[in-house]
Amino acid sequence: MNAKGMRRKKSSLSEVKVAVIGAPGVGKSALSVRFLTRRYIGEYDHQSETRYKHEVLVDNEPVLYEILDTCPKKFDDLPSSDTINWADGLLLVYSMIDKKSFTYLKRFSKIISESDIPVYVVANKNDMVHLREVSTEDGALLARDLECGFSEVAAAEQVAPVAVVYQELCRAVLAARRKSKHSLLERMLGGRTSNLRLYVRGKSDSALPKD
Ligand SMILES: Nc1nc2c(ncn2[C@@H]2O[C@H](COP(=O)(O)OP(=O)(O)OP(=O)(O)O)[C@@H](O)[C@H]2O)c(=O)[nH]1
Repeated sequence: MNAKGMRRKKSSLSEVKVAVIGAPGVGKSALSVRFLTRRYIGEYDHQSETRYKHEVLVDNEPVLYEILDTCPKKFDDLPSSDTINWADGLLLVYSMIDKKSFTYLKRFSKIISESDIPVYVVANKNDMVHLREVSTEDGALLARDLECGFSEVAAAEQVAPVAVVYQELCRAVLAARRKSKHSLLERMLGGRTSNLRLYVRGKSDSALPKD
């Protein structure tokens, strides 16, 4: 799409805040920078959190991502409730060559399993599979417990699979947003919504389900 097309759709821009969570050194910055710039740099600042804004099309709709690349100093350093409350969705990253980083996510997943924030689990460093310490099955089981998507990727080598991870999380956030708007409407109308059409910001009539 050209710049003009992007501008025309600005009114329907969805904003999605993503916090990237994971133990030190799993590749949170590498994944985020890959998604934002398509590049792999290799070494990043490990001293502080970084925020990025990035506008892309997801399913032909413009989305403004705000990405918070968290920066735990040590393995006991779990994300704060402020971070969780700020985010619309959480990208949970571990390194498949570092069992401790998987344990970190499992501890964190206990904290969020009761909440309904959309999440996505990603195992990074797939290019180092000969050093694997976490099996694909264990990663998939964690994602199943959290009822979310799961991928194994390599920020060092891949562009498209990394972008898919961020897109899938965005879809989960937008779906949760639609669902909560719908249930709010249902509560307000005492369940009399079956004949009503749900108007979601940014969606035209033609983009809404027909039923
Ligand atoms: N082999 C390999 N190395 C990677 C990959 N992704 C990141 N790395 C390396 O892993 C190290 C840590 O990457 P970062 O992106 O800084 O990790 P981080 O999770 O942001 O680290 P903190 O900021 O300390 O929490 C760096 O040396 C990266 O080059 C990958 O897919 N494969």
